Amino acid sequence: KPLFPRGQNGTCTKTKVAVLGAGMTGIAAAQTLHNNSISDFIIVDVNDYIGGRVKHTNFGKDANGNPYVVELGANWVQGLVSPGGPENPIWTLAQKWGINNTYSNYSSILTYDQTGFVDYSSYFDDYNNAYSVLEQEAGTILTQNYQDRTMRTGFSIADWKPKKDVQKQAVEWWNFDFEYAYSPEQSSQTWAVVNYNTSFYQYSEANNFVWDQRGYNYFIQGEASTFLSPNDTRLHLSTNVTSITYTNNGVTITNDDGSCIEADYAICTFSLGVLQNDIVSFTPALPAWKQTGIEGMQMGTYTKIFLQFPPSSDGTYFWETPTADTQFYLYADPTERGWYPVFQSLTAPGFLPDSGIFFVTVVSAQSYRAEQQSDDATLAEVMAVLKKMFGEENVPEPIDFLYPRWSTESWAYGSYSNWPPGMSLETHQNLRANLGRLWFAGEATSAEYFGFLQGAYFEGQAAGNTIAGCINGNKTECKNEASYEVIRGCTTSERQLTPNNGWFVSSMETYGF
Ligand SMILES: Cc1cc2nc3c(=O)[nH]c(=O)nc-3n(C[C@H](O)[C@H](O)[C@H](O)COP(=O)(O)OP(=O)(O)OC[C@H]3O[C@@H](n4cnc5c(N)ncnc54)[C@H](O)[C@@H]3O)c2cc1C
Repeated sequence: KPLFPRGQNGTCTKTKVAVLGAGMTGIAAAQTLHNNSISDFIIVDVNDYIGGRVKHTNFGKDANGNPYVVELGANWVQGLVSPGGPENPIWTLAQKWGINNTYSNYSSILTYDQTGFVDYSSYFDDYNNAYSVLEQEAGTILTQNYQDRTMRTGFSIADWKPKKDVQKQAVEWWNFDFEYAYSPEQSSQTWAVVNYNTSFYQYSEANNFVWDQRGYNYFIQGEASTFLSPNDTRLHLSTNVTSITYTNNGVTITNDDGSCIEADYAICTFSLGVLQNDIVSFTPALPAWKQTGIEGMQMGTYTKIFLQFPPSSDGTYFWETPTADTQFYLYADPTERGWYPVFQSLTAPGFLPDSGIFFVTVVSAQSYRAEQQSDDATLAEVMAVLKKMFGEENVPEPIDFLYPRWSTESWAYGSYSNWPPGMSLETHQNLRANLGRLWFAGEATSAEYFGFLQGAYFEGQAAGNTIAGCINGNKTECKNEASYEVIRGCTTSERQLTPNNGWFVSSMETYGF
């Protein structure tokens, strides 16, 4: 049942600000407007709940037959607070709303391959040693304006070369792909490190896992309830935006039920995946510079696959031998990197001990595969891996099985964004930049916290503040975002297309065609 039912409006409704999307960004933006004494806004979302990619579902059942609640989307508070220093606003809000969460102990991990338990945990140190070289170099690249490169290049230079060793690959996946939803080949060295540092060095290195049975989005709904009344007519849920017309004077939004909104300003918080898949039509068509920003950033997919198992006769679960305390189980597949690599126990102390819930995460190509195939096909693959890890005879049939399809979800088209190698800050800024009275905000528009809830939160606030400034006549706040018509590719002062640099035949000329 929606927290706030949708208002009835068959005709164009007029408002000062249309906030498109009721996820973290949209709610942060609307709250900022409210805090700046602007109450004339409308929030629109295709879903029937507040929270967007902070989404939960019922799964399995407890001893009384009641379902558990598991998070399909965001699950952790990532980076908490540094002593006497800045605090992650998501951590502040999670505490404010009493969100149940437990420290994820990333050292509580056992390592496996196709023969079962094999201790290759010494590779964790090797990875970390290489990473500390790589992160220093990322700082040099950024501050000296050197050319960006892939994480893979950075790792190889730091002498981390896992290509011939599947166990090392599993360790790398656990440390890298599990966070960025992309491989080191597909990620920028500079910006992966920026992204890590701004959350985990600025706040803290802790990731706290949310297992609140009200759902993680309880805190977003809570924040919404501080400025929206129950049944608030400014909240239009279950409303699918199909087109946006923008000018320097206003924005018109049309929905698939024929209703429309005429707004002085609008903030589009739709995911990067939605923008990339042409779900919404823009009039006039998006300029080329805007498209470079939208298509330049990349949208990752991260899929959690949930299983609930029955306990053994002694009341324990098969992964709890020798101890129920372990939180993570890493699997190195002999042939496929990232093949059902990280299992997570929700029966570990501090989570949902009696739940029997064990889940595995895949990303990127393995996500697309799993999300395209049937539940049965995926279940068979997961079960085959579990039997290799824990022994054929020890793994019973699960009682329940479920996973979302983020890559094909029409209101998200992916999970969260990642910075590809070589993309400049200016290209990214083109994703952020406004078009006339239409602003863009979301986790993906955050140069520092892309992928994280804090990115969504800060970007929502920023757009809200700018627009509030315009409405309230505050000239310092009210400004257009920078955008770049041309993005230069050369890191030297002039392009050196000469034989000195191995450039012998012009690729711009055709001979005999
Ligand atoms: C699987 C997964 C795991 C994650 N893990 C974490 C984590 O552990 N920690 C963390 O900090 N972050 C995590 N994230 C990222 C986090 O969820 C996002 O950064 C954040 O929720 C994005 O908020 P947003 O408001 O920018 O976008 P969204 O939440 O996507 O909000 C945009 C809203 O727009 C709506 N919308 C889209 N298209 C239309 C349309 N045409 N008409 C009307 N409405 C539309 C959508 O329904 C949605 O509600 C994860 C995300 C996923 C998917």
